[in-house]
Amino acid sequence: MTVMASIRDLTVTYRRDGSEVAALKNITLNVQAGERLAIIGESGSGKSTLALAMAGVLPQSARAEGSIEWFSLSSLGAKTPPSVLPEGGLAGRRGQKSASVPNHTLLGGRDIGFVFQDPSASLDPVMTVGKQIAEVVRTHLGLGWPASYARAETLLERVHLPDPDSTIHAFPHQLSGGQKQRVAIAAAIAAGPKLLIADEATSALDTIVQAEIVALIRRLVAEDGMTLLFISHDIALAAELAERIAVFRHGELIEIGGTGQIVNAPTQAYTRALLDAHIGLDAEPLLNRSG
Ligand SMILES: Nc1ncnc2c1ncn2[C@@H]1O[C@H](COP(=O)(O)OP(=O)(O)OP(=O)(O)O)[C@@H](O)[C@H]1O
Ligand code: NI
Repeated sequence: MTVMASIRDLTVTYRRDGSEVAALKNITLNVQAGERLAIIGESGSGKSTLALAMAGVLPQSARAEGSIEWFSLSSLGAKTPPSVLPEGGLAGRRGQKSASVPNHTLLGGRDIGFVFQDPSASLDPVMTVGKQIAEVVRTHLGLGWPASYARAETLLERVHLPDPDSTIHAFPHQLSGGQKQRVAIAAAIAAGPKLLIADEATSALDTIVQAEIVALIRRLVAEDGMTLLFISHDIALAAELAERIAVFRHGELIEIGGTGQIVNAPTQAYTRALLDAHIGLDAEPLLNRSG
């Protein structure tokens, strides 16, 4: 297995109103190229902070220590960090001001695609869905508008939106929540990222749509050979999609392992409690999983 990103002793502290919040504490973790890795934990455990740190877009109020080293993110196979990442990893810019938070906008970059919980927040309400996707293609792949629109239409087909040739001219408000999330996913993968980060991408959707979006993400990740970082507070959902699960609590990585091991033989009482919270609800798919 090839390591895509090596996170070493990553500590992130936010400053707010004179006080400090330690959002991540000494996280050491390898992300393997091509794997589906879930990051789970309850609200405030630091999951989104990890995603922002990996994308190099922590807010200015954040101070990061440690390092994130990238190996196979760039499609060129070069070791140079891609544009969205801080030069030399986080350690290289300690104390420097970081880029502004994406404010739940799409980063949709070539190297890391992002999907957030709320597609309405990540989509521009006054721009057609076709243009939003085409813009990502144009900006990151350097294609002209006609070629970018053609690729946008193909992407709308790939995410199974109905009538791509008319949907391409639709505005976000004309689509359902699930359809908007499909558009957001199309934009996120439009420039062919090696890594797709889905941060609570299905949390705002009802159970049936949630299952459809999980299936969609699984298919796209397989088709494009992407690495997936699936962030969720829902261990059952994570178990359905991921090959490995990392459990975060209060900013610490308390347990990481294969999905089968985490689900069937967790070493931490906290993980067991997360699993027990699902027993009696939809325990079947969770416990039938082998790995
Ligand atoms: N911009 C910020 N300024 C100050 N504190 C922050 C900021 N962003 C996050 N935090 C704090 O850092 C901690 C980790 O937050 P983070 O959003 O990473 O957790 P999370 O696991 O993604 O939570 P959720 O499931 O609610 O999205 C929390 O205590 C949170 O309040
Ligand atoms: Ni979050």
